Amino acid sequence: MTGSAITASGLRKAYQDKVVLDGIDLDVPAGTIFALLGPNGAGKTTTVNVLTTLTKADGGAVRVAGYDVTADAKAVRKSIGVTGQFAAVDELLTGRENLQLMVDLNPAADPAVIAGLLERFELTEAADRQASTYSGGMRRKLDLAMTLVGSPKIIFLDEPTTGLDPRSRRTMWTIIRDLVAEGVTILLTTQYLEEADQLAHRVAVLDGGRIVAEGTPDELKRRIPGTHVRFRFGSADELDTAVRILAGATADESELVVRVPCDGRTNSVRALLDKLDEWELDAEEFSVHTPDLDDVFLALTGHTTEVTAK
Ligand SMILES: Nc1ncnc2c1ncn2[C@@H]1O[C@H](COP(=O)(O)OP(=O)(O)OP(=O)(O)O)[C@@H](O)[C@H]1O
Repeated sequence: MTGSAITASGLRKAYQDKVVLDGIDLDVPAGTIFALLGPNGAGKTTTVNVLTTLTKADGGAVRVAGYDVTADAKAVRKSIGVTGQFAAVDELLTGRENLQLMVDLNPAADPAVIAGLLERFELTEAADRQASTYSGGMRRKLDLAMTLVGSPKIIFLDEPTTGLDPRSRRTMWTIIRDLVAEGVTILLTTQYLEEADQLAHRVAVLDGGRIVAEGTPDELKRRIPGTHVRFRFGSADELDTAVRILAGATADESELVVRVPCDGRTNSVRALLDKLDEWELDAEEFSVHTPDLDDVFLALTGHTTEVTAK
C-alpha cells in the first residue's frame, strides 16, 4: 500500500453535552508508525474506536485502507488488527489455545502461523500454560500475537505498554519496529512521551479532544526552548543576583530555580560557573537540560501530562 493508510477529517464526538473529539484531522502514511500522545481522558481511545468502526462519530470522515468507515465498515474490519487496553486474551485458555481460537475465527488464517507467532513473541515455553498464569508483559504479547493471526496491514495499538516493566516495554517496542519494517502501518496511543519519541515517525499531541500539535518528534522538540542549564539556589537573594549576572536567565521564584540558555559544551558551562564564583554564589543543584517531549507537552498545553482529570 502506498499513500495514506488512515485519514480522518473533522472528527467530532460528544457524549451528552461533553465534547470528547472536537475536530480531529489525521493522515497516517502507509508503512509508518503514528503516535497519538495525550494524558488520560484526552480522547485517544475514542479516536481509535472511531477509526476501527467500534464507535460512530457524530461528524467528520474517516478512510482506513482506502475504505470509508461508515459505508464500508466490514471491509475496514477485514483490513485491520486492533489491540486494546483490555486484552482479548481468554484467561482460561492456554496461549496456544487463544491463538487457535483466532485462527478458527478467521477463515483466511493459516493454522501454521501459530508456532511462528509463539516463537516470535518468546511464548513457546509458556504456550501450554493457562493465560491466567502469564505476567502482564506476556499477556500483552499474546494479545498482539492474536491480532497478527490474520496478517493485518494496519494495526491499532491502544496504549500497548501501559503498566509494563521497562524490559517488557522494550521488547514490545522491538516487535512494533519489526512489524513496520515488514510494511505494516501502526497507529498507537500512548501517555508516554518517551514511547512516542522512540517509536513514532509522526506524533499528534491530543489534549481535550483537539490536536494541539503534529509533526515528527524532532519538529515538536524544535518548537520549544533549546538546551539550557538550571541552577537551584538556597535563597531568593541569591536567585535575584543570578538573574542579574547571567545573560538570558529566567527565574522560577517558587522553586528558586534559574534557567540559562546554554549549548551544554564544557566551555560554555565553565563560563557560567566562573560567573557564579565571581559573585560568590553557590548553587545547591545544577543540571544541563535537553528538551524532551514532556517539555513540548507543557509548552503546547500549559500543563503537564499528569494533571488532566478524566
Ligand atoms: N461511553 C462514554 N460515555 C461518556 N463519556 C465517555 C464515554 N467514553 C469516553 N468518555 C469520556 O470521553 C473522554 C475521553 O475518553 P478517552 O477514553 O477517549 O480518553 P483517552 O485519552 O483514551 O484516555 P485513557 O488513556 O484514560 O483511555 C473522557 O472524559 C471520558 O470520560
